[in-house]
Amino acid sequence: MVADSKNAGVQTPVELALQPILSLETQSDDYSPDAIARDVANGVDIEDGEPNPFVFLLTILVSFSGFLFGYDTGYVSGALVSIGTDLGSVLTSSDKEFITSATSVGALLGGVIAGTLADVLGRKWVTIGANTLFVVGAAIQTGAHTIWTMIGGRFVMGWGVGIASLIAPLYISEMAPSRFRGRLVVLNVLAITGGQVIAYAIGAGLSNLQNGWRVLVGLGIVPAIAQMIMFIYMPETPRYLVRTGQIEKARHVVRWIYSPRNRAIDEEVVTRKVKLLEIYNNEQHPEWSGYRRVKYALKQLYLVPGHFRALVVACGLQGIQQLCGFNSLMYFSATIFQVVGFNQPTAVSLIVAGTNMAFTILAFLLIDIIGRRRILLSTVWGMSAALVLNAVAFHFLPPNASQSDPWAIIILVAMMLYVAFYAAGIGNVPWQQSELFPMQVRGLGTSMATATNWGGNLIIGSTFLTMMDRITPSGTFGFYAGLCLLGEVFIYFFYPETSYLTLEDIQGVLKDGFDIKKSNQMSREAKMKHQASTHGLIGDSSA
Ligand SMILES: O[C@H]1[C@H](O)[C@@H](O)[C@H](O)[C@@H](O)[C@H]1O
Repeated sequence: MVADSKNAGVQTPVELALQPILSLETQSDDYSPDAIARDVANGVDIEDGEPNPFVFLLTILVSFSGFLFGYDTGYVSGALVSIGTDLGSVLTSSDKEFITSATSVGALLGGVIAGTLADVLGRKWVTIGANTLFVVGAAIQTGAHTIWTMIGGRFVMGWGVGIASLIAPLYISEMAPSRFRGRLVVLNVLAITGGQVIAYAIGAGLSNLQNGWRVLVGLGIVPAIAQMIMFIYMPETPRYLVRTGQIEKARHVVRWIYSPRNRAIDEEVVTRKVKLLEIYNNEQHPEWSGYRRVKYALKQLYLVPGHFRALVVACGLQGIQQLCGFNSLMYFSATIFQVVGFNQPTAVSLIVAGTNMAFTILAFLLIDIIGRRRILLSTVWGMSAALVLNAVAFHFLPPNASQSDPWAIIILVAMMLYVAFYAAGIGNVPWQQSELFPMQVRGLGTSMATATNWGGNLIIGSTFLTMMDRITPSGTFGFYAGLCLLGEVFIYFFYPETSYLTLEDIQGVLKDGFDIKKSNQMSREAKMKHQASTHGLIGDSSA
């Protein structure tokens, strides 16, 4: 939400902390929809106050899902090169593609149902369900002695990954005060990349150990069980509670989230926030059956032009994130570096995962300063350039090259550049997807976008090694370079700047077209207003 315009100007930190209470002075005790809508339009919202540190704790606990997503998609790179004949025979390229893609297929299916499941069962129980799938899938793989058992375990785990990939950012964005939302969602991406780094590191450490890959896979059970236990004690999001008529519980969570540090929150503030959520939810027709509601939301998503544009943008960004080919490195970098001639391919591929994580931290720091659109426009072309360099280097790499060959070094550097550009932008921005959709179509819209992500992931994971064989590594990387360029064009024409915009602003921008110019201007104005009101403290008021 935008900053409180009535409090604009220089504020001391104490005044800032008191803001939830101060803004109350501007509110009447009129709780009619009109009065609340007026307050919202005037920027009066308790979300502008200082959030309780509890929100950050919640985000960290939820980000265990991101960690598991990263760990479970990350370990496959190391496992593939160390499985040897443990599954009965040496793995062929297509075995490797099957094992890798089984998770993507499961994730695609999990992503499709996750939004609706979350609306029906709640965010909390769906997260616990995803944890169960992580545990069962990992257990099956750890004990696998055939390729098909391994594929089955990866498939079950994939359902968990797909569900977790949607639910974590959704939970965070529904809990987080709006001006912190962007960065808190990036924290979850940081957990994904952290999970990948740790999976790579453990994979490298265990690569020479007999059956070490089983330990690598089995270790993923630990955080899943830890999160499952913690989640039993976690609250539901206020939005879900209000939606299911659990108003007292919703009040309780709102009290937790928005209480200024060490002080009780004013009950009037709580009432106003919960009323606001109720107003949004009134549009949901609570008497409708789940089926009727999903059908209605589907119609809305495709037939209301603004919602459909949001869908195009969300799916487009997720498509670019995957079709740019990044995960071919994530899954097969150890295999690639083996071909290139590196002696310790799992250790070298750790550099790729490390670069991904380091530049996600950079994105975390910059996303609200630079803006989502601008950060994408200034990085996606760089991915394309780095891929062209890769294609050229592969072309000149001699057969049976060693790791000291200059072309091998150039390949490593080009891959790091590519990963750096990826992580700073398209690796995380698409996960801000929920801010594009209004409440009524958010579950379904984010499900479609998440499914697009995993659909793209599946295409890349199941074709990469075959493409390397058929059209050579140079052809493969050249092809991805072309796709990245197309991605840059899509972003340029279709992705509006959403940083610092409220949900209503974003819908306003998408209502009549992909109004990039208007979004840039609104975002600039909102940022200036926000900076004025927080006296230089930079926060995120998006969504
Ligand atoms: O945002 C994440 C992150 O960039 C991961 O490193 C990648 O493996 C995932 O596919 C992506 O969704």
